[in-house]
Formats: sequence, structure tokens, C-alpha cells
Amino acid sequence: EEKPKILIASTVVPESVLELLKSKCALILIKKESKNHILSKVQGVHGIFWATKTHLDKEIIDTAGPNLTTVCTMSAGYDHIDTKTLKLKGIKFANTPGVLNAAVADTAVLLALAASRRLHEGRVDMESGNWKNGLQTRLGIDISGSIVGIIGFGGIGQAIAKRLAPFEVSQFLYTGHSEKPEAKSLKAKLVDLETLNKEADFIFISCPLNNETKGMINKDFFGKTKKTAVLVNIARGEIVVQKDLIKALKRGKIFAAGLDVMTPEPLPSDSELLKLPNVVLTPHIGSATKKTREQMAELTAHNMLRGLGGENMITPVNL
Ligand SMILES: O=C(O)[C@H](O)CO
Repeated sequence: EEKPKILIASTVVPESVLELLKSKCALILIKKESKNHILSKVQGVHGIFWATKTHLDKEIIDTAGPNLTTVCTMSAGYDHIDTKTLKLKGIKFANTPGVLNAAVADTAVLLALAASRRLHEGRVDMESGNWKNGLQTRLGIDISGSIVGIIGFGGIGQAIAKRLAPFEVSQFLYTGHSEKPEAKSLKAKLVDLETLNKEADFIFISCPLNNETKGMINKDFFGKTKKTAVLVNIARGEIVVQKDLIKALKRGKIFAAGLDVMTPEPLPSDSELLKLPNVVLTPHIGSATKKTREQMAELTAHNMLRGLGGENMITPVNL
């Protein structure tokens, strides 16, 4: 019996995971992130292992042809995948939720502390010989006693709250479509976005990017934010209207921002975001620890093998 063929669009899959896949499948490894290159290799595959930010669009899915039964993305987010076409064609689809919650939530805490305590500004001042006198010009915002708002209270949002609870937060607020049972032990309260915005001292964005959330954090939003608020985004850049955020930061409509995600990525090196003292940036490294990336690759591979074998995948997305 011939082995199923899978296209692996990635340069980041560990050797051990490639070995596991090789034992059961014929691998077509794509090392260039170019769509044309992918199009030239994808025809006839049974599975697609997607670990690139390139959009997996209708053209690629169509070009793969009727053999294709299983698509697995090595990411929690799947805004870069044309799930509508997958659904239409009855192609099975899985992502990697859960295994990255801790690493991403750690990054959120890192950014919240760094932004609220003006890490970037202080460092830049030191480099330019501007230590200044005393602490009075460097005052930050406390997490202890603060109200923390979490937009999107899924696995990552909850992991952020769990990490921050020992910092003596006074109240957690969250937004979402329904009350989460996990919220109870954290005494987190479901509110609408406007209430969260009005009340929160720290605002974390940890929801998926989709039609509902795209551009949701915009000029109107910043018009109602506390001037002392700290915004952290570890989700997707496009949830925020970046030019509105830049204005809000410049005009003191909010205190600071910590961003792991932005628009576009990579961020152009002349972006205004890089020039603002009250912004802390990391280059989309939320899940980037050795252990987490390995676990994501392993989960993707197991989903793939199960999908191809006609078994239930571990973390399927119900389209
Ligand atoms: O969605 C995810 O898993 C992260 O953004 C890394 O790709």
C-alpha cells in the first residue's frame, strides 16, 4: 500500500517530528515561504501540515485536488486558513490549542509588567545618558489593586488571569459570548466590551481574529479608555486599528501598550510604534519556547496521522 503524501509548509518542524511522520507518510518539505513554490508542490497530497504565516487559501486547497482529506495548522490561531473552503470540501481541520497557553500567557505578563513600569523608555534614556533625577519622572502603574480586563477568556485568557491573581488584582473582568465555568474560581465577571473598557486598568487582548473582532479596538474604544490604562495584545495585530492606537499612545489616551503582535508582521523598521517611548514590543514570540514549539509540532503531527488514518483527531476544529 502506498504511503499518503503530505506537504509540510515549514522550516520549523523538529527532526523528531519529521521522523515520526516519515515512518507513515511520504513527505514533501517546503522550505520557501513562497506561494508559487507551494502551488508547484501541493498537487495530489492527502494532507497539509501548515506551519507558516502564508495564507492557506482556496487556490492552494483547489490545487491540492481531491486526495486532500486533512489539514493541520501548527498554531492556535487560524485566521490565515481558508476554513470556509475546507468546510465546503469536507476536509478535516485541526489546530494546536492548549499546549501554548502557558508560554503565551507568560509573554502577556512580561509585556504587562514591562509596559506598566516603563521598561523601554527607561532603557532608552539610560542609553542616551539621560538617567534623570529620582524616581518621580518614572512612575508606573500597579498591578496590585488593579482591575484587569481580558478580552477573550479562552485557554490563554484564563492562563493570564491565573498568573496575575497572585499579583493581588482586585477584580477580573472578561468579555465573550457566554459565561465560562472556569471564571468562578477566579471571581472573574463577564461584562460587555464597553464596561471592560471603562473599568479596566489593564486590558489584555486574547481572542481570535475574525470578522467580529477585526478592528474592534479602535478610535471609539480609545475614546473611553482610562488614561492610565495599559493595553497588552498577544492575539493578532489586526484586532487593533494600529493608527488609532498610535494616536491614543501619543495623546495620552492610554498609558502604555505591550504588543507581541502588530500590523504588518514583520513590522517595518521605520514604524512609528518603534519610536514611541510608551510601547514595549516583542516580535510575535508568544509561543516561542523550545518546549512549547516542540509540543505544537508533535500535536500537529498526531492530528495529521489520525486524520489521514480516519481516526478522531486530538484537537479538531469543528467547522
Ligand atoms: O496562533 C499561534 O499559535 C501563534 O500566533 C503562533 O503562530
